[in-house]
Amino acid sequence: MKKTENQMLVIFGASGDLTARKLIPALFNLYMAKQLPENFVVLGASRSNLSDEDFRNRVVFESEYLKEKIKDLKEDEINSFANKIYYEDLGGDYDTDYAPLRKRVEALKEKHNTSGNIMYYLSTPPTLYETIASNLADAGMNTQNNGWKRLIVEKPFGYSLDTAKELNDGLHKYFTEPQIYRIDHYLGKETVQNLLVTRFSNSIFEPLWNRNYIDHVEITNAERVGVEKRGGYYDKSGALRDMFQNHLLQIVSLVVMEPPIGAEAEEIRNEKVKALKSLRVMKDAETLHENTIRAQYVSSVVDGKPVKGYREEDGVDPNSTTETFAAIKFYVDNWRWHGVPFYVRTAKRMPTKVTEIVIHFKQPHHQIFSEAGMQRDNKLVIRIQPDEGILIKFGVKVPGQGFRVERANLDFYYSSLAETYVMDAYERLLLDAMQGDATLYARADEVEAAWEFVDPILNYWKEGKDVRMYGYAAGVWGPENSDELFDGHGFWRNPSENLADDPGYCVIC
Ligand SMILES: NC(=O)C1=CN([C@@H]2O[C@H](COP(=O)(O)OP(=O)(O)OC[C@H]3O[C@@H](n4cnc5c(N)ncnc54)[C@H](OP(=O)(O)O)[C@@H]3O)[C@@H](O)[C@H]2O)C=CC1
Ligand SMILES: O=C1O[C@H](COP(=O)(O)O)[C@@H](O)[C@H](O)[C@H]1O
Repeated sequence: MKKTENQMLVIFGASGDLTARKLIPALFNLYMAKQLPENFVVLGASRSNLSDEDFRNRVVFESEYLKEKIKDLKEDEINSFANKIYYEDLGGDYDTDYAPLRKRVEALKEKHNTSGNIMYYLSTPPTLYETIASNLADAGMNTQNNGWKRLIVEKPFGYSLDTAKELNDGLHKYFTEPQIYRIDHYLGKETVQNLLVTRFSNSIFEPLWNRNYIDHVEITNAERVGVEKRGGYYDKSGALRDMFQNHLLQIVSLVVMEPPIGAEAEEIRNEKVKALKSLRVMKDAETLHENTIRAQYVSSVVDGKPVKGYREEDGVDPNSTTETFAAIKFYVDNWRWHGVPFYVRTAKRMPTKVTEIVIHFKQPHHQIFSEAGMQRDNKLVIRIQPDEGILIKFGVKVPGQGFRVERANLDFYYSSLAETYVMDAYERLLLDAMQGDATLYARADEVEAAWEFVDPILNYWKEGKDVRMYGYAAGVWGPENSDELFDGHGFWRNPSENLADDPGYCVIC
């Protein structure tokens, strides 16, 4: 087990949603699981005028996100967690002299004996990231002579390739790359990490994991919810920036990558970068037109209740051309994947919340059981969420005369490992950063490689001639034409809530 050294966590933007909803609950769980170091303090910092007590009330005692967790605890147990939490008012601006902040950090360090190890968490709008890093440097708070200094950065990592490079260059002026931890919460999901284990700790999958046996790869990320209260943010982002550039391309990189020589952070990250760089960038309008589909949800009725269309959501421009559905077909230019199409879609307001990877294997070259009627491809379904698990679909003989073939399932469910406590993604990632393990964090070149692929699609959608914005009713699997991407060579799997259900096209012949 890795050691977690004594340290302090300074959160910038601590008055915001992420701190209350994700960070403090993750720290609380780590505290309850006795995973926090003995000497540990959280210092929230932002422009809001709050006292330590106000902040503790907000993120602990009155927090809707901790309510259930603390309701049966003894008072001193809750207090001993809350007493680790402090707040520093930055005085109205993040671009200010951090000398008072430094003084507070020093005082807390003395009081709690946390050592000089400090993790800075940037949980503000990204426009402030460089400003904060620069002010930390001006106050001498990035120097590592009296303990390590790390910087956790929240997505989005840029808005385009150029802005991502600017952000990376801006942060590199004050922090070295090994000090920077770019968080992608999908990498914190157990099932995403299990992709590495499935591929590289078994000898039954890897020999088939290539163009000789795989026909195509399909990845779906769907949410039932719409943009909720984040219309203002989302309208400037859209599905491609919000989910595809980061979470989904991270998943793609784990599917595509070559076996790393070891499990160290750099060994894995080197292979992921190579994988992302091998995605074929779509350059001309015709290719972009044929291989990308965007759409927005329109007003409709779901379960008897009216649901607003995207353009009617709070904070969204009524003439918005921001996509809430994106489906992309692409190829990977390397020896392993030559000619294998990848189909990836992400959307809000789908029938169910699901993220899954489907590996479609090729049909046997020579069919000897010719009774027609069923798809004969084998499928490996890796369910990231919910009903997490792995499913293999294969053909079996129907008892009786002749050779009738039916599809059967071999399945594994994470829930069958119920005794093992599964950490929430933020818990796992925070603990990793506290221990200096960057394996599950995105490196600068990974982020830039992902943008290299995404940028031309965004530019085409913004400036291309006659680019269609399709509509889809909330509660359906996107616009009707989204199967056209498959060009007659299949269609999207219809993922239901349960992993094993395959209502899409499971036919018994
Ligand atoms: N919330 C989420 O689920 C997720 C968030 N993120 C990212 O994490 C970061 C934080 O998210 P979240 O907490 O939701 O963000 P918020 O919008 O809640 O902002 C966090 C804090 O930053 C300060 N702030 C907000 N806007 C401005 C501004 N224009 N100028 C200066 N300060 C400002 C505010 O604090 P004060 O005014 O007190 O200084 C606010 O409480 C963002 O980069 C977001 O993209 C990423 C994934 C998910
Ligand atoms: O990063 C984001 O992720 C969430 C979906 O995360 P999940 O863990 O619930 O799958 C998404 O709703 C949000 O728009 C996006 O910013």
